[in-house]
Amino acid sequence: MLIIGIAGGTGCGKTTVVDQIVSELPEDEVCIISQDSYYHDTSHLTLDERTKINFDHPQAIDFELLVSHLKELRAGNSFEQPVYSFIEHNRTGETITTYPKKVIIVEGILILSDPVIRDMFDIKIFVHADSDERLIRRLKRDIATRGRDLEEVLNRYQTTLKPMHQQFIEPTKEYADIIIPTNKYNTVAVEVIRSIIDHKIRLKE
Ligand SMILES: Nc1ncnc2c1ncn2[C@@H]1O[C@H](COP(=O)(O)OP(=O)(O)O)[C@@H](O)[C@H]1O
Ligand SMILES: O=c1ccn([C@@H]2O[C@H](COP(=O)(O)O)[C@@H](O)[C@H]2O)c(=O)[nH]1
Repeated sequence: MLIIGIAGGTGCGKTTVVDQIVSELPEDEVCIISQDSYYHDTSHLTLDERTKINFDHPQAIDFELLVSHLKELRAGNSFEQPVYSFIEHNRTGETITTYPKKVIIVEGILILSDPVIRDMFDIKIFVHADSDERLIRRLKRDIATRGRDLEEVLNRYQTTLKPMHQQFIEPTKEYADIIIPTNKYNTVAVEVIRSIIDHKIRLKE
């Protein structure tokens, strides 16, 4: 089993890079775990209270649960991955059964910030796009798919996204084995990572 961690600031293109990496891998050989599934359950709060949470701080994430799930996979067991709703700012109550596969990809803004999880990765990747690019992408995406408006995204960017990025996300670049520049689509880097995955899988077989 090869466990790969892919971090990087919001809107840098993590999900896009993961989709590109897995597009040529057989479906039964790879599983994807999103850090978003591990935001703490906040069912005890009202929607209004949940919108005020700082979702870019490490304390917003249930890293313990994520570690325990990765350990289940390493032991050859499946687990139930929570499904998260960005509209509700909460877990939906549904889960997806996630099975151990040859390649496990864990992606999220803060996944290189936790030392225990970091140690579980065979390959650590940081996806980099400039902050203006990321803000533009985040604006477009959040308005189109996450039920936000211009005012809300810009306000969150200034109050939490930018300071949390500088304090907790950008510094984790130093732990990365590979940094992928994604100011534009980077098919060469994706090819390189795919061949590293192939090589490592063959070594482990
Ligand atoms: N290299 C790129 N160039 C232009 N747009 C991109 C690029 N990578 C991703 N996007 C777009 O930016 C938005 C955010 O990308 P996404 O992969 O969801 O980022 P992340 O998962 O890091 O938040 C999406 O709408 C996606 O289509
Ligand atoms: O309820 C929520 C939870 C998180 N967010 C924002 O999502 C991004 C992380 O997701 P990416 O796909 O990496 O962009 C993070 O910056 C949080 O601010 C949210 O808006 N609502």
